[in-house]
Amino acid sequence: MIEVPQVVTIAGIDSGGGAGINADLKTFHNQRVYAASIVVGLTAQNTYGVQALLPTPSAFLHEQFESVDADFAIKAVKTGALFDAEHVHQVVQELADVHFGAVVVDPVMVAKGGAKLLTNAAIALVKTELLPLATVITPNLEEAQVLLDRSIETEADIMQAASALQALGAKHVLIKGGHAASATVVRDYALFADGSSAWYTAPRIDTVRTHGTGDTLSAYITANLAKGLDIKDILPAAKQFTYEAIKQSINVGHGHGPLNHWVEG
Ligand SMILES: Nc1ncnc2c1ncn2[C@@H]1O[C@H](COP(=O)(O)OP(=O)(O)O)[C@@H](O)[C@H]1O
Ligand SMILES: Cc1ncc(COP(=O)(O)OP(=O)(O)O)c(N)n1
Repeated sequence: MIEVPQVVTIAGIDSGGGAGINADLKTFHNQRVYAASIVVGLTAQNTYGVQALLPTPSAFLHEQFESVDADFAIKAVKTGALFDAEHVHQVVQELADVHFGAVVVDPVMVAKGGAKLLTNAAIALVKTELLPLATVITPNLEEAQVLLDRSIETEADIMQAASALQALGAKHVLIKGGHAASATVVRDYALFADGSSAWYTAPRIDTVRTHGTGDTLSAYITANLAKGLDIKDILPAAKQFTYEAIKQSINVGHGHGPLNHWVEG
């Protein structure tokens, strides 16, 4: 029998297939890890945007945690869209009762089309309850601004924001720069637990086909933490994988198209 690292994603389903659990599973498959999924909610969604949301009833969310924990040797977990305060709080409590290994927190707040995937009340709980559990937190610029309640404009602001997120309890911090103003490059910044840091720079691809970029990046990180790789080796590879998945675009959907998860990892 072949031994495979096992992971779980705790997030929402995207009926359009481009983001959330759908993007996670494609990335996990690409990275040759076995993935379970705990569904926090459903979205009626396509590449134009989110048409409807249906959070999972709390008792059923609990059943999924029990089912996954009873059977699989989970080595890393990723959280994505958690919808509201009740679900954030429950996920935090459930995580305390299981042994899912490294925790990658992608604090998803708003979908590319503009729909809110996290209520304001839930944001406070992500900050105070979920963030301290994070082995790695991967906010984009807007999410970092909201979590810290400050504006982030310059690279000095980004570096200070990463320190502030670390002070709130995250072990490693990756602030993604996809939403920054530069038309030529995209720069992500990492601050590691040992205090060292790194910038990851790539040319900006001129495209709207970026549905699920954050999910893909954080799922790649989760998969490789489960394999036991070092975070400092994982992040540049995660960035490169996401870059190629955007660049080698596929002709699917009419809005913010999905990524190509067949690219070589
Ligand atoms: N147009 C782009 N060209 C190249 N890389 C991009 C582009 N947009 C996003 N990325 C990369 O995709 C990843 C996700 O970034 P970002 O868009 O900031 O997060 P999110 O998808 O969570 O909003 C980052 O590594 C970022 O550098
Ligand atoms: C169910 C679900 N989860 C997450 C998202 C966010 O995806 P997207 O809007 O493309 O943003 P990133 O994945 O790039 O952060 C979603 N739309 N739906």
